[in-house]
Amino acid sequence: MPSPPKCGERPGVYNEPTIYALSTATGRAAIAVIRISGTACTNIYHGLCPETTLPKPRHAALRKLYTPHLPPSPSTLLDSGALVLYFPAPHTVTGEPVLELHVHGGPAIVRAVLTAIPQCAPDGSHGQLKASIRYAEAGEFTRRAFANNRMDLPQIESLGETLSASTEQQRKLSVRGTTSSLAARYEDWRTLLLQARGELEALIDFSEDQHFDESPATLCASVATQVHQLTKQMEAHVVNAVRGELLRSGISVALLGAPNAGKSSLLNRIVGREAAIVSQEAGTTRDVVEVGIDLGGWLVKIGDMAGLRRAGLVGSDIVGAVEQQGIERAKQRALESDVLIIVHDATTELDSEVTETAKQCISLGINVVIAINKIDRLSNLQPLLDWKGQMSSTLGVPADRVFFISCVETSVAHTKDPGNIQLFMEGLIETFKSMTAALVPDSEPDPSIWQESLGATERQRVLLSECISHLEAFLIAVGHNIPIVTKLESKDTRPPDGFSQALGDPEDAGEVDIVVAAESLRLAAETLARITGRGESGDVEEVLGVVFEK
Ligand SMILES: Nc1nc2c(ncn2[C@@H]2O[C@H](COP(=O)(O)OP(=O)(O)OP(=O)(O)O)[C@@H](O)[C@H]2O)c(=O)[nH]1
Repeated sequence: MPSPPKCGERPGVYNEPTIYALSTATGRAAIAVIRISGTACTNIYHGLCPETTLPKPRHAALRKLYTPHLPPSPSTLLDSGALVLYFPAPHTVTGEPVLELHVHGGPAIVRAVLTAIPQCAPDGSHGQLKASIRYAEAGEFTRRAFANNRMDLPQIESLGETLSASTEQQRKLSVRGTTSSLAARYEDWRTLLLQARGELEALIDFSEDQHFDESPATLCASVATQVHQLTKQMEAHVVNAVRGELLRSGISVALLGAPNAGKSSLLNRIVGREAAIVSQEAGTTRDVVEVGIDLGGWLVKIGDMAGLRRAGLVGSDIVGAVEQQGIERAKQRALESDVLIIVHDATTELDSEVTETAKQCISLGINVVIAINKIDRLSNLQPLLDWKGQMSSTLGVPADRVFFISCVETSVAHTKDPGNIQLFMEGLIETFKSMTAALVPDSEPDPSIWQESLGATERQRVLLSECISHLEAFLIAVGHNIPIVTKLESKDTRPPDGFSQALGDPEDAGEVDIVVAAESLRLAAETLARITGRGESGDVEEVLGVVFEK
C-alpha cells in the first residue's frame, strides 16, 4: 500500500480520490447515513447545500440537500431535511476530512444523493482532476484509517469481529480488542527488545576498545532476566488467545456415554427442542448430530454421538459394522472437543469403554462435566452420593462438576427446576467461564488489563509463539538454559509447564554467543512488528484482505 503523506500536515498535496459510501444497510429505513472521506468533502458540501455555511466541526446541522448546480440544468431538491456533520482532518475516523450526511432512508432519496455526490467534483481549477470523487471500495475507509495511523492492525481485526459477533461473549471480546491497548502492549515489548538489542550490539561493536560499567556477563544476565519476564507475559497472551478463540469460534461440546444413557434426551433438554431422536432402542444415534446454540452468551456446538460399547456381543445385541463406525467417530469427536459431557445412567454400572475414552480426553486437557441421568428411576437417592466419590477416584473429576439429572420432564415436573436441568446448565456455563477467563501472569499488578489479551486473534497467537521461539533462542545463546516452554496446541487452554518458574541464577549462565543473541532479539522484535502491521512483511495486505472479505 502506498503510504500517503499525513493528512493535515501538507494540505492540498494529498491527492487520493475522495471516497463515499452508504454506511448503513441498504433497503428502506427511517435514516440512511452516507459517509464521505477526502479532501473534496467541502466541495461536496457546497455542491449539495448551496448558499449555506459549513457546519461547525463535529456539530450536527439541519440542511436541505440539492443536486449540484450544473448549468443549464436547474438545481433540484433532493432531501428536505438532512443532518450534516463535518469532521476536519486529522482527528477523524480515516485521518482525512470526513463529511456525514444523515438523509431520509427512502431508497430513491439515497440513490439520488449518491448520484449527486460525484457531480460535486471540483472542476480542475485547483489542480485536481474531475474524477477525484468515487464510490469507496469494500473496507476502503478502514484502509485509509490504517494508512493514516488512525487504526492499527489488531484494532482492524477486532473491527471485523465486532461486526460479525453474534453472542454476548463474542461482542464483549470484540469490543475489548477495538481499543488500541493490545497494539500498544506489543509496541512496548518491541521497544524493550530493541533497547536490549542495542545494548548487546554496543557490546559487540565496542567492547574491545571501550570501557563498560558492566561486564558482558552481567549485562547479558540483566537482559536475560528482562527477556525471561517478557517471555512469561507472551506465554500468557498465547494462552489467552486460545481462550479467546473459544469465544470467537464457539466451544465444542461432546456428549459421551453408553447406549441408552440419555445423551439425545439431554441434548434436547439443553437446546429446548427435539434436535435428536430419542428411543428405547440402544444404538439409535449412529452418526454425530451437531447442534449450534447460544448458551448463556457462549456460542456452543454440541455433538450428540453414538453410545460407546465394546464390539462383539452385548446381551442379545450385536454391534454391527455401521454402529462400530459410529462409535469410532464418537471417540474421535470426544477427543477433538473442548468440553466433554459424560452422560451416565444412574441405574447401571460405569462402562469401561466410556471411562477409557474419558481418561484420554482428560489427559489432553479437555474439561469434563458429568451428568448422572435417570435419577427419577431410583427409589432410594442414597447411592447418588457414591457417584461423586467414584467419579473423583476413577476420573479425577471434582465433585462440583458432577450433576444428578433426569431428562424425563413429567416425572419431576412439580419442582422449580424439573430434573435439575437448570442446575446442570449453570454448572456447564461455569465451566465455560473458567475456560475463557484471562490467564494473568503472577507478576502482573493489574489483572484487568489482561482481559484484552483474550482479544488476540489466531494470527497474533501464531506470531507471538514465533516471537517466544526467538526469545528462547536468545536465552540459550546467552547460556541461560531455562526449561523450553511447552508449545501450546491451539486447543489447549492450560498454562504451559513452568509458567511461573523464575529464571535461574545468572551465575549459572553458560557459554555466551552475543552475535546469535542479538540476532534472536532482532528477529523477535521484527515478529512483533508484523503483529501491529508496522513491520515490513506482507501481513498487512493479507490481514486487510481477510477482514474486508467479510
Ligand atoms: N426414566 C428416564 N428415562 C430416560 C431419561 N433420559 C432418557 N430416558 C429414556 O432412555 C431411553 C434412551 O434415551 P436416549 O436419549 O435415546 O439415549 P441415548 O444415550 O441418546 O441413546 P443412543 O442413541 O442409543 O446412544 C429413551 O427411552 C428415553 O426416553 C431419564 O432421565 N429418565
